[in-house]
Order: sequence, then C-alpha cells, then structure tokens
Amino acid sequence: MYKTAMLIYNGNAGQKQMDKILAQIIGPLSLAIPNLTLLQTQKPGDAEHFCRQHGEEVELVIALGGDGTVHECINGLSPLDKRPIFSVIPSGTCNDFARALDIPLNIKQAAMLISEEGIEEEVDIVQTNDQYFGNFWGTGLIAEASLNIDEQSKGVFGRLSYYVSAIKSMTAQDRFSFEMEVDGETLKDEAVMVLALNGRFIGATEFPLSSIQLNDGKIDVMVIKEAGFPLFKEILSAKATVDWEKDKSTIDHFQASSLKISTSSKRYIDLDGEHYEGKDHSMTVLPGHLNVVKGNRG
Ligand SMILES: Nc1ncnc2c1ncn2[C@@H]1O[C@H](COP(=O)(O)OP(=O)(O)OP(=O)(O)O)[C@@H](O)[C@H]1O
Repeated sequence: MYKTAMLIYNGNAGQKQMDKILAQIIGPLSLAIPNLTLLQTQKPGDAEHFCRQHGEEVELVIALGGDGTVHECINGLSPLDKRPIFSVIPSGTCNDFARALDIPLNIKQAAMLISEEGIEEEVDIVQTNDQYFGNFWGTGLIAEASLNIDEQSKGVFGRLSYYVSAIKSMTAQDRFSFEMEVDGETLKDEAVMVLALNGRFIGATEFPLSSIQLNDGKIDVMVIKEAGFPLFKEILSAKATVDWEKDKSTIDHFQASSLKISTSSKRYIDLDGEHYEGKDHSMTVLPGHLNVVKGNRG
C-alpha cells in the first residue's frame, strides 16, 4: 500500500472537465493512499518543478494528464537520486506513454490500477543532452508534423492527427544529412526522418515491431530515407507486422544503447510530443531508471 503520493494535474485543462475527472478518481485514490497531495500546475514547467522539488519526499508520483505532463514529470524525476514510483492517469489526446505501459485509457480504471497496486516494473529512460524521454525522440517529418498540429485538429482527428499532419507536410520532401555514431561506428547518410523509440507508440499509433521494449536497455532507431509511403501506409493500416525486409531500401532499423547524432543544421526535435531545436544530440539509455505502475496487456 502506498502511504504518500503526489498527484500532479494540468491547471489549464478546463475547470469543468477537470472537476469531472477528479470526482471519478479521488475517491479510490484517497481511500488507498492516506497521504495524497494534489498539485495543480499554473504554468508550463510546473510539473517538472514539482517533481524535482518534492519527488524524493513521496513514495509515488501520479501524472494526471497527457504526454506533455508525463514528459515534464519524467524530466523532473529522472535527475533525482531517490526516485519515487511513477504512474500515469491518462487524460490527454495521445497518451503514448500510458499506452506503452498498458495502462487503461479509462481514467477510473487507471486510478483503480494504482489504488489496487498494479504491477510495478523498472523501465528504461533515455537521456538526451540535458533532457530525458520515455517514449521517443524524432527529427524530420515527425517533428514538422507535430509542430503543425493545432489543438483543433488534434481533437478532430484524434489518434491520426500526427500522421495527417505528416502526410500534409510530406510534399516538402526535405531530406537532411546527418552523421551518427553508434557503438563506435560512424555513419553518414541522408534521411527524411530519424526516430529513436523507447516506447512503441507515436501519436497513439503502435509501431508493429516486437523489438521495441521499455525494459531492454535499448532504443530502436529508424532512419527513414524516403518520404515514400510504404511504411506509413502499413503502420496506418495497423497491420500486425510490417514487412521490414521489403522496406529495407528506404528504412534502416537497428538497436543501440547509446548514440550520437549531428544534423547538418539546426532542426526541430520532437521529444515525447514536445518541441525543441538542436543540431548535436547524444542519447544514452538509462536501464530500469524509473519504477512505474504498469497495466496488464491484453
Ligand atoms: N497551467 C498551465 N497553463 C498553460 N499550460 C500548461 C499549464 N500546465 C501545464 N501546461 C502545459 O500543458 C502541456 C500539458 O498538456 P497535456 O499533459 O494535456 O499534454 P498533451 O501534450 O496535450 O498530451 P497528449 O500528447 O497525450 O495529447 C504541457 O506542455 C505543459 O507544459
């Protein structure tokens, strides 16, 4: 039984909607957790700050929100020496990290999972320069695409919004050159998109690739060389298996525990759905860095 927990939620989410959500989850959580503190964010950055400031004082941190809130919490918790258990009650649009943890998307069920102490598991977190990600790092079309998502289209298209935007921006065909260093080997190439996946969801779409595991000490790197549609078509059609052999000429796929990538110029970077800019990036997998509450798959 968890004795102390901090629940962080987005103060920007709309009072009425948040009241409804809180009404469903506070009952089961406060019955199970005697010392439960609720913290509402007042501005971007607050969730990260709360985690950094108070994370070591509690047994459990619960992020009630979408991938933006989760991203901030991961960045606040990862630098701590004594890291609390982390869990998510998903209330965003994509909820990629919650999906990767097999957490129910129904908020009441997600709260029940915590109050009944779901399975705890240590998952990998990836450090990139002075930041961290739990789900993915991407540059190229993925970053451009998510930049193009306005809140309205996110609502209307829901899970497909990333890809609708990606397809929209594909006409640009902007290839970029990069240099990558993986396990002592240097590779120079061009691509339209480079992805490093820790979790298996991007924009609520699952990558049908069984090697993507949150607890294998590795990231799965995809170098997509052409803005051709084979990969997207197959992923969008949610096929159980993508024929990677067939796509070999347009996609390189490998695993790494650390890598460095430098692009020829500054580019947009998408980190778990949040945007940054940069040119030189290093990534190091921190194996089993966060202990999380997981759901049951299936
Ligand atoms: N009080 C606030 N006012 C304005 N922005 C805030 C506030 N609190 C948090 N934020 C910002 O809102 C975003 C969090 O939104 P949320 O958790 O719903 O993620 P999301 O990115 O919409 O999720 P998903 O990708 O799953 O849909 C973060 O970028 C955070 O910095």
